[in-house]
Amino acid sequence: MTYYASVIVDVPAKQTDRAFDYEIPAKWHGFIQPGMRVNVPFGPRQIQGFVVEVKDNTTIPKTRPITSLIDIQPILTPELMRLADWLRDYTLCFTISAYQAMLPAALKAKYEKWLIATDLGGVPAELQPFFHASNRVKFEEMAGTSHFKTIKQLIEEDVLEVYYEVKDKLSKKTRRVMELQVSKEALLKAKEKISARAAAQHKLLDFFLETNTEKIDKKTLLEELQIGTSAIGALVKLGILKEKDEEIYRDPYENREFKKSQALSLTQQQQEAIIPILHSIEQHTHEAFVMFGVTGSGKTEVYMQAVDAVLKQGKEAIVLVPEIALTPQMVNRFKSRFGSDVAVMHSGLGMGEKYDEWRKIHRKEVKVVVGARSAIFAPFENVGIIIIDEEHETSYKQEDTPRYHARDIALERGRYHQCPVVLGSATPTLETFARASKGVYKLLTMDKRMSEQGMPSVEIVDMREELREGNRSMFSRSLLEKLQTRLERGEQSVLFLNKRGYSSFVMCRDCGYVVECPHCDISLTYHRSSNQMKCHYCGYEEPVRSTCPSCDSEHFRFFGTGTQKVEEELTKLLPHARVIRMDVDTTSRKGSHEKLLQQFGDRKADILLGTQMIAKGLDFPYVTLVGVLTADTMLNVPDFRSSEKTFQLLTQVSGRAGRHELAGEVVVQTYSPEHYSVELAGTHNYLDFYQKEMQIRKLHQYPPFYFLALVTVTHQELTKVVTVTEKITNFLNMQLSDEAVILGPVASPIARIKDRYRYQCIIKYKREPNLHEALKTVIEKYQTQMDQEKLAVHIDLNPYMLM
Ligand SMILES: Nc1ncnc2c1ncn2[C@@H]1O[C@H](COP(=O)(O)OP(=O)(O)OP(=O)(O)O)[C@@H](O)[C@H]1O
Ligand SMILES: [Zn+2]
Ligand SMILES: [Zn+2]
Repeated sequence: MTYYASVIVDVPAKQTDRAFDYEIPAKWHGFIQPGMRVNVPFGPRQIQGFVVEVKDNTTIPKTRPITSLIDIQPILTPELMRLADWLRDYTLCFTISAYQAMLPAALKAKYEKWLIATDLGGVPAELQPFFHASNRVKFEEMAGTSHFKTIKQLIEEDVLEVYYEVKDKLSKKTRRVMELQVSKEALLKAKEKISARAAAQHKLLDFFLETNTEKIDKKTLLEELQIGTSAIGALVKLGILKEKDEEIYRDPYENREFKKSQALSLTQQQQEAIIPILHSIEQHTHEAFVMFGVTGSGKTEVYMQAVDAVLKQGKEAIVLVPEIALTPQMVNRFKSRFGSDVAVMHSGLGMGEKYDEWRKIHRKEVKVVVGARSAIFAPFENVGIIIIDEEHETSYKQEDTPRYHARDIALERGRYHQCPVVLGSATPTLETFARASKGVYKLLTMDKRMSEQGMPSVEIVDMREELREGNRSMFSRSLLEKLQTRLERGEQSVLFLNKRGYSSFVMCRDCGYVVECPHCDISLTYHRSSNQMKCHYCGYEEPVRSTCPSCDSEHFRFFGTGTQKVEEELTKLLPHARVIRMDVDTTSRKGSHEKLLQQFGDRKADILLGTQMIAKGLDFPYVTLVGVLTADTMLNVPDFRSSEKTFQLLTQVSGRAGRHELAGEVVVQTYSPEHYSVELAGTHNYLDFYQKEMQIRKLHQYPPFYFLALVTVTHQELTKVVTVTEKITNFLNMQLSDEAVILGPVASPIARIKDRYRYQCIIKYKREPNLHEALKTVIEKYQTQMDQEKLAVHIDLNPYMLM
């Protein structure tokens, strides 16, 4: 019987977005399964592919065989493969892109080709030296030699085998261990048989008899017993011990001890929130919950107790946390409660470390994963709960193909596993809260803080007023005074500088000239450490100039407030304050982020100064003051969500103050004190903000009243970009109903990146059954041009970045 494998090849293109049939060589019958990767011939090339089906017939008259195996067990579960199909239809990506998105980067790394001698004796003498007394040689080493013909022949004769090795397999760390193969009785018997003169062997036997050790590191064993390897070899020959390589995981939390934490007894509100979740867990039903709990209301404790219930059922849990909040504090909480059952996945880990964490999940060695966005694809097969903390965070949306939102994946997986999905936040997105109001999601409210003190009081300071009264500093008088009081009382403060949508750019005070990137339509950012101007989009750099290139004025200097500058001023104003600065510069080294927070937690500093990095998830008992230096920088970004983002951020930052016994205070400095998102964040009034913002969204036809789709076209030539975008817009106009609003073609807010012009068209719609088909047609139509002329057409259904 001949068996065939349907394979999705690694060529992300329309024409190849389907399975191709390959013959399975007899030696792999019964071995190849869906979810495994193989190398297959494709035209003149060898490429990677995913097996999606194994069958005993094909309609293809002439199939070629699979060349080699990459995996020896499936790396995608049947559920994930099904999910990939859904993802393809839902985001209009290619199946292969969906598969790739589900795997850790290490598995996508380059692989190495090896020639392996299946029979070293059969290798001719002139080739022997290449093998350096092993049975393998790198293909590249041989490829350039005159022996190529011989090699080819040897491959045909099966003396040599080609083997593709994924690079990271080499970086997998192993240790040599000795494993006991027999019972204690057998050990005693061996002691009788083995000559007394073989003292080392007796030492070994005694060791295993006395210590109950089943398995031990070889090196440790040799050192411990002070014996040579020959004794071990002798016992291996007798079948008493077995020598083998065992994987060691590079556990990033290896040297840390976690004090075991016990479940706290829940408050009334926590109790009320957890009951419906536990109900859904017990009943094995899928339900989506919105846990709307103010900052410091104890959401994490509810998550952990729900996870605990799931583990007791023998099931697994996925907990998503935004990258930025994946702080040691959050990780510690889960590690302390669930110990070695937890895998942690975030971008701070090296590729190898991430791979190790993924493998623990894949091998079912852990039951809980706490991770950033991509952890939603954890290859668990028995999921009992999915939790998304800080569900409003935009980092849950992937801005690259496949352009998915982790929330949607969570809901899809929740339906598959018939388990609850919990979306937690003090400031849910309007989309989520609107669904909760309609009863699509179940709303769980926790409006009380754990601490007696309740929500911190917020003072909004008008910085224009400060300036009018002669204060030119970046600190208002009120904030400075309050900082001083904290220093006197030995309490701590957090100072937050909103960097997003804001940068330190260089501008001429006389003519207004701003230094821009020559390749992207965006201003260059000033970097003090290197005294260079840098482009954040393409990496272009140039030295800082002292005069304006446009008018020669010397009033040419940089604007914007960097954390460094704040720190300098702070040390001038409060020379005795101990300040910890947290920004990209001070946290780029591995582990430094964590070290700084630890120092602050140990009260080795009075003030923690930082950017977005410190806005979330921090829970320090002695923080009684939070200062927001510039509350409104984000309000000026051209994005319909800017008010929502400002409200969320202000609420989250304020939430760091007064979380325990001591009462908290917040000072918000702003140039737009009358803006409703600043005002309502000041009174902790989410519901009013929600109402107000909903009216505005309705008026301007934005989500959640309308859906959005964004088509972006990029190319080196402006005329090409404009014509193509125009054609696409016209086409969509014809295909869609009159209710759809099509905006465009217009230049994208960032009109050029890396010398490529960017145009876009935005579609606002309520119900457009034709939309997906129409967009697919658009991609198909431009596929050839996309391949040949490097034209790019990106489609984002439900975009979060309109830039
Ligand atoms: N039932 C409880 N009894 C006593 N303390 C609790 C209880 N639940 C939570 N806490 C404590 O209350 C504090 C605040 O809780 P937590 O950090 O979970 O709040 P949160 O809702 O996640 O806040 P945020 O949204 O700001 O991150 C923590 O120190 C936590 O240990
Ligand atoms: Zn000038
Ligand atoms: Zn640039």
